[in-house]
Amino acid sequence: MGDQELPGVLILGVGGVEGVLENHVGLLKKNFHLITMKEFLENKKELSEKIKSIFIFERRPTIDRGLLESLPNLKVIANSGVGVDHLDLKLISTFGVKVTSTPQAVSDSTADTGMALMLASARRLVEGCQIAVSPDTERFAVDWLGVEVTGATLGIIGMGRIGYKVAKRAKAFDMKILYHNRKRRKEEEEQAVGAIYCKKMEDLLQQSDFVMLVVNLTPQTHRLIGKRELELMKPTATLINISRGAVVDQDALVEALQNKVIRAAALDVTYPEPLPRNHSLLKLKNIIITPHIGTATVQATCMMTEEAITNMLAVLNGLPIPSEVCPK
Ligand SMILES: O=C(O)[C@H](O)CO
Repeated sequence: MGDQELPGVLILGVGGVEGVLENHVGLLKKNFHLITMKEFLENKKELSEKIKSIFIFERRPTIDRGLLESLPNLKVIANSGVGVDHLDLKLISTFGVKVTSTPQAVSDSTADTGMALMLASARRLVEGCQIAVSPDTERFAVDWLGVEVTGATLGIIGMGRIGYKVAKRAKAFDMKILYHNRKRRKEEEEQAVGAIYCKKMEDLLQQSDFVMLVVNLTPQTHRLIGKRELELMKPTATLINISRGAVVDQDALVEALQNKVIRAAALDVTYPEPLPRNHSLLKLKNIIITPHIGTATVQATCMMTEEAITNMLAVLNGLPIPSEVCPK
């Protein structure tokens, strides 16, 4: 089949197809005729009917009514990654378009990121690096203590696929694991990682040395952690966020970190991303911020592309869809 006969996929991300890693382009090209947004906008008349799917491979592009109306044969929007808070699922479903995500591909790398942030914050690795290379050698390993992860209590808020993988890893650190989730896990799943269910999030917040946020961003989890929740945490506790920035009230977090209501925070996600350069969070010492790199590994990005391709082909061929996101 010639390239032009393959189903058209509109590629959305920074830099068009050039921004997609080389091996991903290869994988996509085997199955699809790739069309960038630039090409589409330059040649809407010819291309709009050809586009059957949209592949979102990075960042969070807006898919609005105008775009949906201009693609009469669109069947599927395949998102790389598991968070779909950037998509208006209800609007998309009114066009009869399916949305898919890549939960299999992202969970290990995101769980690893959570562990990395917890360890880095506990042992003050970023400050340590700065001191090790500083011209002020007087500061080398002086008066400078972190806290231990081993044996500490970890509270996981959101015990889906990623939260559970975090628990598995934390077990190897002999951590006491508490979790809060809408739905309690099966007893055998709890036992396998030694996790204890906290029906009330407040109980988890009061008892944990490290609180890790692993929830999806939904209206229910928007600003889930605010002033009240931060004040419930131990003054020695650390907040780690690997979900979405808007799950935390950032003004309340700034205040809590300034006033030592909690020890520290480690965030892979903020609101907005990136933070404006004059944002108060960037001025604090007891914080680590990484640029939303939860899934940024060679392996995870390859797997995301593969998973997205499988999803797109399933929709286009009328097969069961491995990772469909339900509109509600
Ligand atoms: O949603 C996800 O899986 C990650 O945040 C990557 O966007």
